[in-house]
Amino acid sequence: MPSSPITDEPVVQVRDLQMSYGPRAVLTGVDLDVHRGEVVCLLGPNGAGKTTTIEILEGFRLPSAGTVRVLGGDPATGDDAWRARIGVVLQSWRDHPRWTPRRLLSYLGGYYAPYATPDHPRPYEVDWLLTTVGLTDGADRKIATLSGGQRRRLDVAVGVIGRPELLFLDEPTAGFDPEARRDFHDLVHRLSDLEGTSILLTTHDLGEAERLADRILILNEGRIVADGSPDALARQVAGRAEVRWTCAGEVFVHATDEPVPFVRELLAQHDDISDLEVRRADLEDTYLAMVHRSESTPRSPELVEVTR
Ligand SMILES: Nc1ncnc2c1ncn2[C@@H]1O[C@H](COP(=O)(O)OP(=O)(O)OP(=O)(O)O)[C@@H](O)[C@H]1O
Repeated sequence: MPSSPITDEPVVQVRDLQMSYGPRAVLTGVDLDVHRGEVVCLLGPNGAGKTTTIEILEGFRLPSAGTVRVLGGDPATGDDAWRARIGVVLQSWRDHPRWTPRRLLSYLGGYYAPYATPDHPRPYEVDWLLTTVGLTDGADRKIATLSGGQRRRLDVAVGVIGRPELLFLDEPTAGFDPEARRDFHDLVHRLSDLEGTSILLTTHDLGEAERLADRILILNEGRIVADGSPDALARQVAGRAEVRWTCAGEVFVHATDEPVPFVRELLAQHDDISDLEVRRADLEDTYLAMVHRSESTPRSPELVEVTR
């Protein structure tokens, strides 16, 4: 398998992926692509099968049926050279408690060095990576003594030390404080924009998905039920805007496809309008509407007119 193929083939290509645990079908026909350099966010309710999907793509789990191509190869038979090109951040990694982050990263980095090419040096330089993930303070402490957030920063560093072309992140910011979360988002942007790393991540944090993702996939009831940019998905669900205002001490809400003329007319008719706000569906509205739409009891995403 070549180290850096120049091709337009998606870095991840999945067709009709199915996975059952015993009699329980979790994935019933997943189709998805990740293109080179994209940041794709996989969303879905608890138990939807996000981790299962990621583990199949990583080659850690064998699917029941379907076609899976990752960096041009089948993860089930990926060799060391293939594995060196992917990075993995699992939901939890508890190991090497007596090592220091610096030692662990230097050690793991050694595995990737033989797979370096002139175009793609490997691994990342350890000091640079420790700084980049915000772990300089804990770099020389025993891993067992790190805080949960520092531990998670180390997980991310372990996942990317080999300078992966494709990075899988399973709930990478679970347990992060707001500063660590912001640092992590900067890191994802840096890897994607400057290094061209393709990234597939799962999260339950919709704000994070909106901030990071070029494209969002929603997995529900065994299939991908939505695929698009955060904006495109929001437009599909709720083209209507919600206009909210206060008049004579009363709050009004009105849903409209044409908020500008509506607001113009409102202001022309009343001179005591206050707290005027125009709101479009955010990713949370979109996500909930898409998930419910794909379930047996569809719920209308329409905004209803109310006064209170
Ligand atoms: N090794 C396993 N054996 C049997 N069932 C499993 C196994 N791993 C996962 N499952 C089940 O498969 C379903 C999907 O689990 P998975 O962890 O992939 O979902 P998820 O979308 O990642 O969930 P969460 O958002 O809670 O992390 C769940 O019902 C889970 O209980």
